[in-house]
Amino acid sequence: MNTIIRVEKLNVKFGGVQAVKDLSFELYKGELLGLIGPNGAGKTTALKAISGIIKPVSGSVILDGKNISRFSVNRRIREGLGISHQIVKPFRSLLVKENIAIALGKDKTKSAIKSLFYKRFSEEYEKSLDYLKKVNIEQVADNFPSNLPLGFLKRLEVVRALALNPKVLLLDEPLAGLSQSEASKMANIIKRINNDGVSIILVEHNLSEVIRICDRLVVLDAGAKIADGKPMDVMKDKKVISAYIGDDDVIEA
Ligand SMILES: Nc1ncnc2c1ncn2[C@@H]1O[C@H](COP(=O)(O)OP(=O)(O)OP(=O)(O)O)[C@@H](O)[C@H]1O
Repeated sequence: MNTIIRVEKLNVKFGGVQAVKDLSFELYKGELLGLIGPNGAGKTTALKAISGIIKPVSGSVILDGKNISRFSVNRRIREGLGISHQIVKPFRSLLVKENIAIALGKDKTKSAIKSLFYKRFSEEYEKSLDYLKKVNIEQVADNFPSNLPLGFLKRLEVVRALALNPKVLLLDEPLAGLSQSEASKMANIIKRINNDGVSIILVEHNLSEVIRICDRLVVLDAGAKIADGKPMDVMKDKKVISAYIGDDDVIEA
């Protein structure tokens, strides 16, 4: 299997707290990988270190054979990372379709905002509808994000990252805050994006959906990797069970 991202011995500290400890794992091309673990396990920190938002103490991130560890967030995006945040961050003064058009037209001008007024941008507006259809929100293309419910904003956040045509999509809790029925629809959308050929690292708490859609899981506890494998095998692992429910509650078979 071809590796698209290799994380090597990543260490992140916040003062005295070691949030990520010697973390190494791979994402294979075309794979949907779930990065899971209990609260405070270091999932978001690991994702932020991969995307360059947080500077690790040590370790490397190799994207498609290139060491991007010293690159800025913007450079990593240009190299092929698409980043979707847990807290949605659309441009609130722009229409939904304009939010996508900016991402689609990123190579046309140096400034993302200026690119909106670029003469040839009508092409991107049209294309933005195709992208909105991928996450089933084309009906709100002409709305402002502030008028939309969270479920739509979560989809917009994902498709904004997808519009950058990334080699790898990093998704931080795209199901958080959604009802189970909305979460399930969102999980189906993520699976469909992956089936279209996009490699994905998914940080998510909703275990039933993660187990349903992911090809493989990497489990963190207290910053360190404690399991890596197929979802059903990983969820039977004693270390994983104990990380989620505590040692005292694990009953020996
Ligand atoms: N900016 C920060 N400053 C100090 N400590 C932080 C910071 N961000 C995270 N931490 C600490 O690092 C550890 C890992 O946090 P992180 O948010 O990465 O975990 P997580 O697995 O994503 O948790 P959750 O599932 O609750 O979002 C925690 O102990 C957290 O308190």
